[in-house]
Amino acid sequence: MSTPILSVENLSISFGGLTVIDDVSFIAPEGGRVALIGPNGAGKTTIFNLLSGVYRQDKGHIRLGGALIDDAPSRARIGLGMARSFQNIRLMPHLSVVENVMLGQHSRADRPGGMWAPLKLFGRSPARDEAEALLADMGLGTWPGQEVATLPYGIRKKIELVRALAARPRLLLLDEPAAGLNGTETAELMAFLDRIAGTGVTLLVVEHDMSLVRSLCDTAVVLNFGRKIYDGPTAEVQKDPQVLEAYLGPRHAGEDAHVA
Ligand SMILES: Nc1ncnc2c1ncn2[C@@H]1O[C@H](COP(=O)(O)OP(=O)(O)OP(=O)(O)O)[C@@H](O)[C@H]1O
Repeated sequence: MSTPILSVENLSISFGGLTVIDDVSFIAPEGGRVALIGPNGAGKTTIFNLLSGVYRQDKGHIRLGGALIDDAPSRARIGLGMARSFQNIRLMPHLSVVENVMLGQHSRADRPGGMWAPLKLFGRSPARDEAEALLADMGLGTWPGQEVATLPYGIRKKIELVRALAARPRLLLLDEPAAGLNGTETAELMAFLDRIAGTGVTLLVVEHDMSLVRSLCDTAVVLNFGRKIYDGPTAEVQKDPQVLEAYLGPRHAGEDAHVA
């Protein structure tokens, strides 16, 4: 088997004596689509914060493409191929679409125009050409010069993802990508994520909506109180007794209930 793009090995972290992540291990295979799910407070965001270097684990290791990144700062992790998109949009609203995408190129060692090239937001530059080409490739070539604040929410979500792609990630961490979207926008975003996954980028997705999880992801890792309780196909997750118990309580385990 080839080296997984992400390998999480026996990860633990405590805050003020409370163990929030407890000996969690899982992998994301190159090109895979893995969901990270669990009830509120299970530790999903904490795992993302550990992966992206916001927190340092007390125990365990994280490997990206086989390389240990335990001590790599957040910015270095982006340079090594990890990108993260947040629940709330973090674009610069008063910059244009293409300028926002150019900001995403910043952490790359092979920046268009050269590593030390200043960020040139005005006039033509290799960076601008590349950002425009990426937007066009992803079907968003219509508004490169338009101020982001003037665009609909669903489009801004997609632009944020293109900005993450500008860093040329191998692994994309997505935190509730469909939060705040209506049904139509969600369907469009799912198709967009499919397109991103089709380029070979591995997806690790925190998402509450199980129908989205099933349509987007092949496998799921389920956390409860900081421990891993399931790691397997998304098609089977809603039948797993431990998962049902985590979401619904012991009384309901064994029922064919809706995990959401
Ligand atoms: N910096 C911190 N200091 C103290 N406790 C923390 C910190 N970060 C997270 N926690 C605690 O860790 C636990 C897991 O939180 P986390 O946000 O990772 O869960 P989650 O699965 O993402 O939840 P949700 O689905 O509600 O977003 C919670 O009890 C939370 O209060």
